[in-house]
Amino acid sequence: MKPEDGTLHVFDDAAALARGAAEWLTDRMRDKHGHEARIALSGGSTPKPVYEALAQPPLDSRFPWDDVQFFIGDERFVPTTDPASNYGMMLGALFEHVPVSDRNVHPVPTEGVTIEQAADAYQKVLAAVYGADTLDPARPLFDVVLLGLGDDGHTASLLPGQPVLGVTDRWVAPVTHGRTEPRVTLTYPALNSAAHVAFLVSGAGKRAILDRVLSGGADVPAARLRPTGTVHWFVDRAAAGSRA
Ligand SMILES: O=C1O[C@H](COP(=O)(O)O)[C@@H](O)[C@H](O)[C@H]1O
Repeated sequence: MKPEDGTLHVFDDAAALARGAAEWLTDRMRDKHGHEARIALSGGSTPKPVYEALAQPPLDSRFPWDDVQFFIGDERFVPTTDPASNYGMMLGALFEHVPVSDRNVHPVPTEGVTIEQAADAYQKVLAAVYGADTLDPARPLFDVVLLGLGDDGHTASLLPGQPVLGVTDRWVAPVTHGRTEPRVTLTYPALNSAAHVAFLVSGAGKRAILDRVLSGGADVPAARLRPTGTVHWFVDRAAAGSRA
């Protein structure tokens, strides 16, 4: 990813970032004018306030809930009730509070299946909603991909040093060699096929890695994305540092 290709949006603090990113996301969905949209949501802690902002006035009534299909960019392979579950976080922050149909929300299966079966099943759901099992360069898989940035440079569950970084023949893959719990993640081909990719980065703890990625000097998973569409960085002043 070439840093100069991205647009930097700097906000005073994490709360302002959340409101700004939620408004931007709502506008991108309304741009579709009633045509179905597909979003990949980020897990982790940073997007939670964004989801909470979407679930509150005025965005809860502006967001076109019926027109959007929601996918999870990466999931820890734990039950939804586990505090580490990304979907569990999204339920509590967003989906339990808004008028979205269950038909529009696609969690990664994490119970009663092996992790390989979960990844295969999720790929099939994505392909069914996309309407094809190969990517059409003229028609992105996602309208928006939301992503976080780990302090080690990971994004989604593209973790440094993992075999998943080399996967190019599938959209969804298991991640089983890391120091964390096993995970299921969208791969580079899936994340890159997006009209818009938006990174959400907040807090002073992210300043160093954000600076390395934006200056083009970091060979970390987030920096190896090659999105087909636009790239946006939603950051707060604490993370932006001297870029604010
Ligand atoms: O493990 C994960 O971490 C990254 C970054 O999360 P954050 O808590 O630092 O915002 C996140 O993007 C990813 O979805 C998540 O599974």
